[in-house]
Amino acid sequence: MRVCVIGTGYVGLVTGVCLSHIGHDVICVDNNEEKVKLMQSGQSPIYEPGLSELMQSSAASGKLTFTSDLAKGVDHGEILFIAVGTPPLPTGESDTRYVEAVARGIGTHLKSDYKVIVNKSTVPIGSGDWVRMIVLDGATEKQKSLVGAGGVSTENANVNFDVVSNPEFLREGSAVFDTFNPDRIVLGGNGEKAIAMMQELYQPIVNRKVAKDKSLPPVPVVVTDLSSAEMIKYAANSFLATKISFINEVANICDRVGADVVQVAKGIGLDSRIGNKFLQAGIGWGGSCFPKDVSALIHTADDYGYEAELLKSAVSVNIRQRSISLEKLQQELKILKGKTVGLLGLTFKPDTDDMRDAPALTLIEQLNRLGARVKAYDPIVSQSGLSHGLTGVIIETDAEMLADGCDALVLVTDWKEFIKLDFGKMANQMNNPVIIDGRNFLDRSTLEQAGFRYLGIGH
Ligand SMILES: NC(=O)c1ccc[n+]([C@@H]2O[C@H](COP(=O)([O-])OP(=O)(O)OC[C@H]3O[C@@H](n4cnc5c(N)ncnc54)[C@H](O)[C@@H]3O)[C@@H](O)[C@H]2O)c1
Ligand SMILES: O=c1ccn([C@@H]2O[C@H](COP(=O)(O)OP(=O)(O)O[C@H]3O[C@H](CO)[C@@H](O)[C@H](O)[C@H]3O)[C@@H](O)[C@H]2O)c(=O)[nH]1
Repeated sequence: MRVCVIGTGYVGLVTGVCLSHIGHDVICVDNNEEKVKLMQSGQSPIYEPGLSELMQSSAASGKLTFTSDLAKGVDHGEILFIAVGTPPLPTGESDTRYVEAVARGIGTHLKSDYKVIVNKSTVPIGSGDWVRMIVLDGATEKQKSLVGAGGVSTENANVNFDVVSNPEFLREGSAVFDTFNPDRIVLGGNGEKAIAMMQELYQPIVNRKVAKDKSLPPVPVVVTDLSSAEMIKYAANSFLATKISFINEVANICDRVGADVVQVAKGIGLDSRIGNKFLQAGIGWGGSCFPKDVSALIHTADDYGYEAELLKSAVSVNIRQRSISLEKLQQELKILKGKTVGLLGLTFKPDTDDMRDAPALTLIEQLNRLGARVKAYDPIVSQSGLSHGLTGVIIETDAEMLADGCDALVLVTDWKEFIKLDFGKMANQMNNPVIIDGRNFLDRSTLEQAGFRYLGIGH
């Protein structure tokens, strides 16, 4: 099928690349010219395992192209994905201005052939109908401008399209895998033709043609109304964030009573009603999605006069959790002014270069405020030389240089390579070999044998 994906962030680029890999003819559109040039040259603007290789092979097969020309993309696609950002506003609600600009732009370029317009971005409940209205507005404005220009219009505003909500559930760091091996596909909308086209689009994925385990039964497809599809996205992220806040709260109680949250998580996770995923206690959830999506759902509830108390608590537990490693540093080092703290990891999770709402940012700010000197080593941020606009932190190029002269280390991101570090050597280079394991990721006895005092989170 002919597809146009508008917005080439994590979601848009991964969607475009994966759809082309399963045989669709994809044009990706972005209004960032530099990004488009980079992608046209075969390079991925984001670090995501497996993406570059797939992108290059799809581009070589001629099934994947990049442009900044929206008209070209709209003309090409039978299915048009809107995959631009919906960042949080200071009020917590979602900033839908980029979605609006794209919807209006699509409207101005629509002709009479039928299109499916897909909301892939995470958008507030009710956005499906709103996007329909904006697209129609765009089409009408175009029509008026043509008539107003005095010429006889050859185009008409009798556009023919349906809007579908198709929320995305991929995780950064495993985005390609998640796209080919989804737990479910959600399609919201009431246009039968549109839903049928979306089912055809995803057919190779549904039938496990590109799955890791091809013997699995087909991927469940949830076909529902627009609002329910939009709500599924917010509810899923809010549930997962709440689950982490729950285990973090249990970890804090474990710290006080002398229990081990890792054992507790194992013990409760074996109950199939609870499940063992998203029970890793630590320094709190971050990233580009959980914080903004939970806040947006709280905001929507507020708009309707409902106080989402549980969700508000999940957020406040998380805000407190962001300070837990600082509290532990203060217990160990007492005065932080003039001390040097080294952060192992900066990104909000491993296998990504994304720093959006990363717990490391909060910690750097808090340590700076208390007069500590902060250094950091992150396998991606350090090596790519990306500073991510970071201030108040010295970026080291390896873990041993990080340890040199430190009074304590904090493991912020659970990068796999940290397990293999030479902790004995690192301990020798430190003023005071203390490590706060903010993800309960390292092996306590290995660290203690290397000479470290080891503190986990409820562990
Ligand atoms: N990042 C994730 O892991 C993830 C997962 C699921 C859902 N989502 C949702 O998907 C959406 C996109 O997220 P993201 O992280 O990929 O976004 P992003 O901010 O990384 O990228 C957005 C892209 O859209 C482009 N853009 C903005 N305005 C445009 C316009 N008018 N025309 C063309 N391109 C335009 C930007 O240049 C940028 O490349 C958000 O709603 C997000 O909540 C994200
Ligand atoms: O047991 C856990 C699991 C995760 N985290 C933290 O939670 C945050 C989010 O992690 P994760 O969900 O793996 O990353 P994202 O890439 O943000 O993915 C989430 O957000 C995406 C954007 O909406 C959704 O598509 C995904 O389904 C959803 O998992 C990170 O800071 C993790 O460190 C924990 O602290 N403990």
